[in-house]
Amino acid sequence: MKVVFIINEKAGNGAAKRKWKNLRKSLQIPYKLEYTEYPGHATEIAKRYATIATKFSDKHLLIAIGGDGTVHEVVQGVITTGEVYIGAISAGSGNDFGRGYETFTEASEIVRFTQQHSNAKVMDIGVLQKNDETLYYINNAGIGFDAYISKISNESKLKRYFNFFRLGKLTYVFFLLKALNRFKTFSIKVIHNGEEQVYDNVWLVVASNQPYFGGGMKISPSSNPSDHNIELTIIYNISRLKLLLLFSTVFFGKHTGIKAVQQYSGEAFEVDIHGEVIGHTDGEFAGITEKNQRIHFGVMHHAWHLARKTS
Ligand SMILES: Nc1ncnc2c1ncn2[C@@H]1O[C@H](COP(=O)(O)OP(=O)(O)OP(=O)(O)O)[C@@H](O)[C@H]1O
Repeated sequence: MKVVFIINEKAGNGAAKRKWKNLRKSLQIPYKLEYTEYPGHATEIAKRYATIATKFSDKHLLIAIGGDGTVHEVVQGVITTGEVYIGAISAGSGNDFGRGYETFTEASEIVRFTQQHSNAKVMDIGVLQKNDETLYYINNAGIGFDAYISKISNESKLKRYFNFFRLGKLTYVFFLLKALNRFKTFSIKVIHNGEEQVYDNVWLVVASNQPYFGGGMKISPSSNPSDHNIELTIIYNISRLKLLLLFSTVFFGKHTGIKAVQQYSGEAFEVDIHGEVIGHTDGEFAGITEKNQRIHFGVMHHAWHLARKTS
């Protein structure tokens, strides 16, 4: 099995660089090294190796060292490629992937996987379709307040300072407070199993493939990235103050019984968004909806293979 490390040195304000430096000291197997140079590069790198793996029926293990954005990009490059396993070493600011999926921490775990990879797991990937565009998410895709928070956080230099002081987990909370006064709620219609339901004063609608978002908030406690379902969470009709209190309960997954929170589970949802609202997939900007836009949230089964520690 060929091993390739894909490193985003910018992730976690240098955390990826530090982790790689430590890891390579005890790595006694041949490997290739690729550094990402710009957004989207990790997908190109992963695609290149996926093509080689398929053409020569040659198994590859691609290990992403970075945050959620880096793993998101690597997985995009290998969807439905049977010969490729994806592993990750969490080194970002939020690291929700590392909470919802098994990741590697030690070189010995990676070496063991290359010797015996029966522990690999087939994973689903979330699908978001609007107009002719299809986007994929490993963690979640959201429209509304969480996308707005991700956007202002990704654009701000302050994110780097939080990471520098090892306060990456607080980034989301800080920008959540900043976004609270500025964000305008919107209306949606959810169509699921032939039934329609309208929600007004919506803060966010998020489709989850795994439980965590926003750097450790357990927004969708029952989500499982290999159960062939996604969960839709809608937060609506709630004052700013109560929303703030609600978010503090989300860290512990205790928000699900609250009246302002609606959750669905299923394979597919159509959501009509009324308003020009910002969206994200795995915390990366995914466009702004048109005034009346239908979004399809779904799930693709058997989309990629997760490399895990061998027990
Ligand atoms: N050399 C580079 N320069 C600038 N941006 C890069 C480079 N390489 C990758 N990127 C981009 O950096 C973005 C952020 O990376 P990533 O999400 O892995 O780290 P993070 O933001 O620190 O962590 P998290 O998403 O877990 O909060 C990715 O979306 C990726 O496209």
